[in-house]
Amino acid sequence: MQVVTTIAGSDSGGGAGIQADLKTFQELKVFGTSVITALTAQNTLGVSGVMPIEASFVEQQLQALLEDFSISAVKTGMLFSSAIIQTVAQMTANTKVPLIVDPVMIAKGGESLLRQDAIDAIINHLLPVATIVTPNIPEAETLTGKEINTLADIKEVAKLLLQTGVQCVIIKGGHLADRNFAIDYIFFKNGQSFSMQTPRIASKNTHGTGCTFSAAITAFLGSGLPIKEAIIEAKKFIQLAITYDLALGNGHGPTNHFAYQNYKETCEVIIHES
Ligand SMILES: Nc1ncnc2c1ncn2[C@@H]1O[C@H](COP(=O)(O)OP(=O)(O)O)[C@@H](O)[C@H]1O
Ligand SMILES: Cc1ncc(COP(=O)(O)O)c(N)n1
Repeated sequence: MQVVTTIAGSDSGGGAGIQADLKTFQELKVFGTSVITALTAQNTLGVSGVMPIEASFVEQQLQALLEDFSISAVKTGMLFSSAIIQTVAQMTANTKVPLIVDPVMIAKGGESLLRQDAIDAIINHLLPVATIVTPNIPEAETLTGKEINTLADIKEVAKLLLQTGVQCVIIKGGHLADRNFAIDYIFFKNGQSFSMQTPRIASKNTHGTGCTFSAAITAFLGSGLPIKEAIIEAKKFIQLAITYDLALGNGHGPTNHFAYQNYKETCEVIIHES
């Protein structure tokens, strides 16, 4: 049994954060462990409170896992503070385990999940030791200070992010203007790149999509899939999770983590190599 770890915030509403990650790991048949960086009081309507955990206790949680398990992949989500980011970067750098960084900044409702001073820490400490980073368009803009309007902008921003040392950049196009497709752009350090396209689903139930997508990449990589296959299978996982939503809550509801196992043969992802 492969063991994987999520380092993220708790979402009491169960659709994002640690809860989304562990559900994804379970569905993809890897053993999930977790390091909690913050508690959020949250539901499908928004975040009503955030209680960060001390960086030293984040360290203690991760240390406990590293001392006992052979971990095959690690992901990060909400990290909240520069102190937590630096702790996680130092500790994961020594492990040589694939590290997937979802640079979570704000919740769908607009509440901040990352302190402003922590952006520099992501660039200077975390990305140099990361395998994959998965920003959406606003996150990629914040990390690089560049505005993104066109595909040329996406390529330029990916190049800047690759300069930090991260091996693969996935820029998620969910926030782009295209009404028909959800297209993600993937760039590797060796110059290779490709895009993945699926039909855009008109749904308000997209709470935790970024968490779930990056958790699925982590599970597939941790299970031994090559990086490109892991990314494509994760795109199927999130596409099906949005398609077969559960209609829970009164706001932006969670996605359906059960859908992939039932419908994976039915999901087509269009790949364009470049
Ligand atoms: N409405 C949607 N329909 C289909 N796929 C979506 C939709 N929204 C997001 N996705 C996909 O879900 C994954 C996670 O996206 P997310 O982090 O929410 O990014 P974004 O903020 O760009 O939507 C990406 O693969 C993205 O393309
Ligand atoms: C604890 C926690 N982590 C992450 C998110 C981001 O969620 P989304 O993937 O919808 O942007 C969240 N709302 N709460």
